[in-house]
Amino acid sequence: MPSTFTHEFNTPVYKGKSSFNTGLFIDGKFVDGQDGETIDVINPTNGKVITKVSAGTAKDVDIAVAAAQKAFDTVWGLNCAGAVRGKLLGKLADLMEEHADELAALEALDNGKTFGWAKNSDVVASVGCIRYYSGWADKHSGKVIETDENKLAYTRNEPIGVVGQIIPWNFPLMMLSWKLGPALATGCTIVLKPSEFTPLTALRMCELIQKAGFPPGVVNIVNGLGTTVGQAIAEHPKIEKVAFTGSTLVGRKIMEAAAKTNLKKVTLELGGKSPNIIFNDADLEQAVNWAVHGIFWNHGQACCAGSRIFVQEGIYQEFLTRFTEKAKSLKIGDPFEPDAYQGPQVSQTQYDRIMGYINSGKEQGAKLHLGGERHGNEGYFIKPTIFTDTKPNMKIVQEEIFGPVGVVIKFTDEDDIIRQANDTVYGLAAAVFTQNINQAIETAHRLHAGTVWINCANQLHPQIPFGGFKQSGIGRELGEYALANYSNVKAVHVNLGHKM
Ligand SMILES: NC(=O)C1=CN([C@@H]2O[C@H](COP(=O)(O)OP(=O)(O)OC[C@H]3O[C@@H](n4cnc5c(N)ncnc54)[C@H](O)[C@@H]3O)[C@@H](O)[C@H]2O)C=CC1
Ligand code: BAL
Repeated sequence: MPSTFTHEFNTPVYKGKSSFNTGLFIDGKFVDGQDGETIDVINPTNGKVITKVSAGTAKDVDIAVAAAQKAFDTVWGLNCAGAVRGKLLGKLADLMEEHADELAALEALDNGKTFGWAKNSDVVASVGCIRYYSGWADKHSGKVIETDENKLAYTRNEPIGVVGQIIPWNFPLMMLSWKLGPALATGCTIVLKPSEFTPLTALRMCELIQKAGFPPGVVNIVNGLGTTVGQAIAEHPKIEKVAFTGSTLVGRKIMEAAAKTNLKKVTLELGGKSPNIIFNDADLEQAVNWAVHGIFWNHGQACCAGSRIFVQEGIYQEFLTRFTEKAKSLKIGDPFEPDAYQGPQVSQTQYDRIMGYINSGKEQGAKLHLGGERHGNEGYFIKPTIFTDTKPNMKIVQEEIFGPVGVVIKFTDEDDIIRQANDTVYGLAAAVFTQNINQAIETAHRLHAGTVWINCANQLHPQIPFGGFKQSGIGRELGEYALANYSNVKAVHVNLGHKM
């Protein structure tokens, strides 16, 4: 019998109890994994074990896929009207909203992000995403295509079938919502693997999914390791599509597994090294505020983080002074402290990885301008860190650090910044700060990035597609675009009079 996790939150910002099952959620029920394995869930604020959750294996993925296939063939997919799917998604959004504080508290406990950000950003965005796709469920229509008077031709968007989804730990609830929303709206059934570092909100969501009334087998959540459950999803011959968010390294493995097995469709949302470009004529105060948000939001654990901050030479020194002051003022602390801006990094592994990058920056000759060290004596806290005097080939300039570490680099003019900004294997996002609209738009169009923010940064809306150029990924999530990831287009030709 899988266990129940019960936690009493008695914090300055949230008091309340959370209690839910920690098993694998397959065919509408919580079950133990076939091998009875568990994973320790660690609190990144102090490094202690919060609880254990069931860990699946390839055998559990097989069982989950069978349940998802049965649901697809009987109660979901083409057997369930879009309006009904939309109503269930709407109910789920309402339930998430009702449990917003609890979901935010679990996210803060498990991931280390602050309760305030979890509640006002992650949960709000997650509810918004599910609600947005509830509206799409009965509107993703095909079209009639004119050819000649002897033919009626039309397309249908049919759900792909059973889909696999593998999500990371940086926005556990939000990534879950980005994945569930479009797949459920289009009528697919799901086998989803949360990150082994942050399984708690996904488990809490299972009960909300049950309560909303989704039929058993429509959503199956199989916790476990990437190398077992993740790999089994990527290789599974009955999974028709896999959507992955995570490292570029694993993204390659997913594509390889898909290519070697059933050529399942693949969408990938991977790494980034986003340029944040500040021209001489920018509103400096706003540019500083957004640049801080760009790199330090979510402790730098965002694929779209503005980690390369390019400042035009005329305002470089003034920007650096103000940016440093603002970064210094960010309050680091326990995620449940009311005024904490930044909590711990998610895990010891990530802490070590980030400190490794900080050391490489120093070793390769960059100037450590701010931070670069641990905060406090326990947990995985790293102070906001700024490097200057970098060279283009340094690891801290080229590679995704995924922590609170920014590099500030000077540029001369538009051609110089376009060359520097596009000098990366990634192409996820970019931000441009200027009060000259022509400059802003021209720069935006010359950047190789899936998203360009003008006079803002890290803005994500369920209506607006998100995804990468180059090695930042394949396909788009969010918006109408994401529906295509989960649909097969069928063209139907009706002969109205052609004779053979
Ligand atoms: N694009 C994004 O939003 C994210 C990017 N990253 C990047 O990846 C770096 C490493 O973080 P990790 O947690 O190690 O990322 P990761 O790519 O290993 O983990 C993401 C997900 O993939 C799963 N996974 C791992 N190996 C797998 C495999 N062989 N087959 C299928 N699934 C597998 C994991 O269990 C997790 O659910 C970070 O420092 C950051 O640079 C990490 C998380 C999110
Ligand atoms: N992976 C989606 C959002 C982000 O990490 O920035």
